[in-house]
Amino acid sequence: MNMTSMITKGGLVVSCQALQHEPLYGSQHMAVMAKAALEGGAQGIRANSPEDIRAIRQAVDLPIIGLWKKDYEGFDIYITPTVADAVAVYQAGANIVALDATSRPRPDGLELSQVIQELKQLGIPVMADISTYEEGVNAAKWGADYVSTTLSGYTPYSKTALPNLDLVKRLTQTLDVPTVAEGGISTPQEAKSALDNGAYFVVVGSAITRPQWITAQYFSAMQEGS
Ligand SMILES: CC(=O)N[C@H](C=O)[C@@H](O)[C@H](O)[C@H](O)COP(=O)(O)O
Repeated sequence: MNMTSMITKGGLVVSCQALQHEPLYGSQHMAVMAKAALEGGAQGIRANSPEDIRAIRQAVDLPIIGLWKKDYEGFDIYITPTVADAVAVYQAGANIVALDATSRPRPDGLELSQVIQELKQLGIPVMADISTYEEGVNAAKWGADYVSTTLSGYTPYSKTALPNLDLVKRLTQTLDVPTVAEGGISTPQEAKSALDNGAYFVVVGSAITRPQWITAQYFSAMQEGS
């Protein structure tokens, strides 16, 4: 990894993602979201799909954590499910490729250890999106460059309140590779608290880049007791 592709310790990464069913779907919207994040002080962008990554790469000079949400029939994993998907994300301009690092079956029939090994051989930096402490330990052992708590609360066996800063803390106390706090961080105070719990950097998505979600938070708070 060269220096310009690295994300500063203590930094904020803004996840700029909108799926097809969301109002802001479209690479042009994600590119301007990334520009806004840069203006606000983001040190990196997390983005979904080769198309969005290409548009964001044109718009901002920041490291990009790329992924590709794809559904394969018969498989539960959806974050960059195959090695081929990871290579496509990297070729689109991502500096780091994020992928599902649970031990659930993968469409290309590979084990996670093999996936990480293949990507490392290709020189592709890997962020392991994990849901449990054990998954984090395994991903680090198999060579992931970063371990991120992205999937905590999103696998059937990891139901928990978010953000899961206890998991961040536990991982940082054990792992040699940087632990990233991601998932359900909804306030600046929670992001700061993630750093205080040892996170190397913090990824925030919905609370910054999903206006429909932000609006719903206001709406539901205003309904309480009325
Ligand atoms: C679970 C899953 O699919 N997470 C995705 C991973 O890329 C994104 O939808 C999230 O927005 C991202 O992880 C940031 O989290 P939050 O939006 O909670 O700040």
